[in-house]
Amino acid sequence: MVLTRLASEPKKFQVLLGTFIHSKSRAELEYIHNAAVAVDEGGKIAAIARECGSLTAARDEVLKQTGWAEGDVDMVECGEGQFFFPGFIDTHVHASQYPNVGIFGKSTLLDWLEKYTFPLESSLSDLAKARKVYTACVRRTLSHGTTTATYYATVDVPATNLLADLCLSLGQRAFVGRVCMDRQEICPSYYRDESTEQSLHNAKESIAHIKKIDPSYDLVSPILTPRFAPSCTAEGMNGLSAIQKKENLPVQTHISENKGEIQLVSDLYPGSGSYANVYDSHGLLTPKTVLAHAVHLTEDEATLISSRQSKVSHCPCSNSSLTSGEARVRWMWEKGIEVGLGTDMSGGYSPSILEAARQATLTSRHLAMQIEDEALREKSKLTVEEVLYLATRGGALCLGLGEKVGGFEVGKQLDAQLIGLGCVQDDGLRAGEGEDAEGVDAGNVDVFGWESWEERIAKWLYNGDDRNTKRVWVRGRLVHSRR
Ligand SMILES: Nc1nc2[nH]cnc2c(=O)[nH]1
Ligand SMILES: [Zn+2]
Repeated sequence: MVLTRLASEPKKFQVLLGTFIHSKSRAELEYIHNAAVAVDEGGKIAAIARECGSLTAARDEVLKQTGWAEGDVDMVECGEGQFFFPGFIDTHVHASQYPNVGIFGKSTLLDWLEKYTFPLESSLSDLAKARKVYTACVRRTLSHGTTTATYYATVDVPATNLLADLCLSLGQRAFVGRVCMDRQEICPSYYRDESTEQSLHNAKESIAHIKKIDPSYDLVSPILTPRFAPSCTAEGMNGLSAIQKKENLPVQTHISENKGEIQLVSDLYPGSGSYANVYDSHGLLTPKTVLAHAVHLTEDEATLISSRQSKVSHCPCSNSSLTSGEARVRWMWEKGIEVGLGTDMSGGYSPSILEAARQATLTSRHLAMQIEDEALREKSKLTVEEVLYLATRGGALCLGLGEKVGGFEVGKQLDAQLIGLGCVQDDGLRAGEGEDAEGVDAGNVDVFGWESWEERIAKWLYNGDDRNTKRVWVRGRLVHSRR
């Protein structure tokens, strides 16, 4: 296997050589072989040479297109069983809950919040603890190929700001949200905003910090984060809406995750008509709003969300773990709603978007089993191609990053991962076994050589993990390497 190591002093330009796979559409992956992707000093894709017959020819072609001298370029060549894939996009993840992954017992949403979640989040006002948790979380998600994460932090401003600092220094593209919880009678006395005024003030403080560290929000952006309707007052949500309009910021919240939660919203907002209406009547259903879960939406709510061009983060791992239900991705697509994937750690037990994609296929199959008509049942199942679209381009569109990331196109930023699968030789051992650790360390994915590329991708989706994620780049910067 040939894999040129990046020099410790990176050169001005990079050229990635090998096979590139990305979503062409929801239904189709594109496989580009013998290709070269040229990345400029700003991390942008400057040129692409496709299907050149050999990697040497691809390299020569892309150097010709860019006019770059070979000596100014770091070459990264993928070896046998390897390919480049766009970085994953996690459209809903609670960095503050990372220590609790896997710890949920038999709880459901509302008791889980009380028992496991609020105590942990509250404890992160200890900045040393927050640093430890957030550093581990960002490093872990990067190691799973997550190049963009949409984070909930906590109500605490300094700890939220610290998460933003860490994303910037560790190189992860991120939306970082200070959690707003100003409804006194619902939120625990030990973990809430002191008042609505304080809540809005703190939201602005966090925005100001992020503006200071990344003025154009090139890598890290604030995101307004009313936790969910029950934890917020009407004035709080109206205030956030005013900030949203003034600053043109994204918004994230939860919607219709659990039946008890929906009943609580209806009790707290009598006459609102629906959960989605509560957000809409407080100005929070915008084209820049990402709604997590959306498990139990009604037809009218889906129509409303679609008409506002708000987006949905599908969190299948969480929805199964907390027994919330099964969100209907294809139904939302048919309504015209853009959908991405969320790990929703630690409602979901895994930091991996590959796992979320896998769980999305299984959730769709559980929904399919409830359909009598055979043709409709088959049609309703999500395919490998569709869930990998959700994990990349779908997520990018949800976050307003469709022009920037999600695939390999000239002008986009290089947010990518190098994936390596195990290549089984005639003796049944993997290529490189015994001499090259990287050849062996391909986790559960064994490729025998006769599989089509479509089959290799299916094997990666269903059996892959972070052992297959060899390298990760954000904006052209190498941010993770398994070496
Ligand atoms: N899954 C999930 N749902 C929520 N609803 C309100 N807060 C949360 C949370 O932290 N996780
Ligand atoms: Zn959540």
